[in-house]
Amino acid sequence: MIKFDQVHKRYPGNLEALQNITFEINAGELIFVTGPSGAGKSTLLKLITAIEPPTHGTIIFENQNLSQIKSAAIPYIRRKFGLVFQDHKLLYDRNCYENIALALEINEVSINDVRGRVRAALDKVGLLNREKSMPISLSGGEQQRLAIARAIACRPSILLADEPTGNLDKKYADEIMDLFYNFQDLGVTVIIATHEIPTTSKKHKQLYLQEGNLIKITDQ
Ligand SMILES: Nc1ncnc2c1ncn2[C@@H]1O[C@H](COP(=O)(O)OP(=O)(O)OP(=O)(O)O)[C@@H](O)[C@H]1O
Repeated sequence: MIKFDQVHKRYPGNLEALQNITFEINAGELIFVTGPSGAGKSTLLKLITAIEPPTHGTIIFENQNLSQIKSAAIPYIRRKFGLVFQDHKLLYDRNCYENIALALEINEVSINDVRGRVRAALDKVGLLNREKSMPISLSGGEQQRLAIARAIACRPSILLADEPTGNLDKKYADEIMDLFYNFQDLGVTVIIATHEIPTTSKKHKQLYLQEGNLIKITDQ
């Protein structure tokens, strides 16, 4: 589904954030991208989602070569990805319902389908009773659940999260991880960048990065 072949990423200023990265991810897998600060975890997610282009190497996503893709095609590729960030990136002047509805409208979901899809997504993350609430009135864990609902409402084939539990205490962090596991059980490919892998009995693959190098890939 995703294949990196000898991928390098150099940012302006000559910093090589990723060097010679080669790996494959299959549909439906649970992947943890780990490594210390500055290892290149976020950069890897940005390359997968075509937010950043690689400097060298080949990235294949669903048989398309992202390294050569025309910029007009990028929005269509991005729709396949659901993105969740540590700081949620919610719209704080819109309520929970509107946060998700707007994402669906941007993704050109038919207006007739928006209401049902927003409510289904809120239901899946346990926030159906908060649809009129403003995000600021939610706890940190609830805000992250809203961010996940927004990502999943767009029905991505891949859900990517960058340090999704970084600001949360353990109880909320465990709830968030359980949500990701639930979506993986439904067939969504889940890729999570994190300093620390949560304890889990779920089968997963780990990509361990250090100073821009892929040091090891383990299956557990
Ligand atoms: N837009 C950018 N321009 C220049 N350098 C960047 C940019 N983004 C990241 N870097 C650099 O690339 C390297 C890898 O950064 P990246 O954010 O991918 O690491 P990370 O493993 O996600 O780190 P953290 O765990 O601290 O978030 C770092 O040295 C960082 O300073």
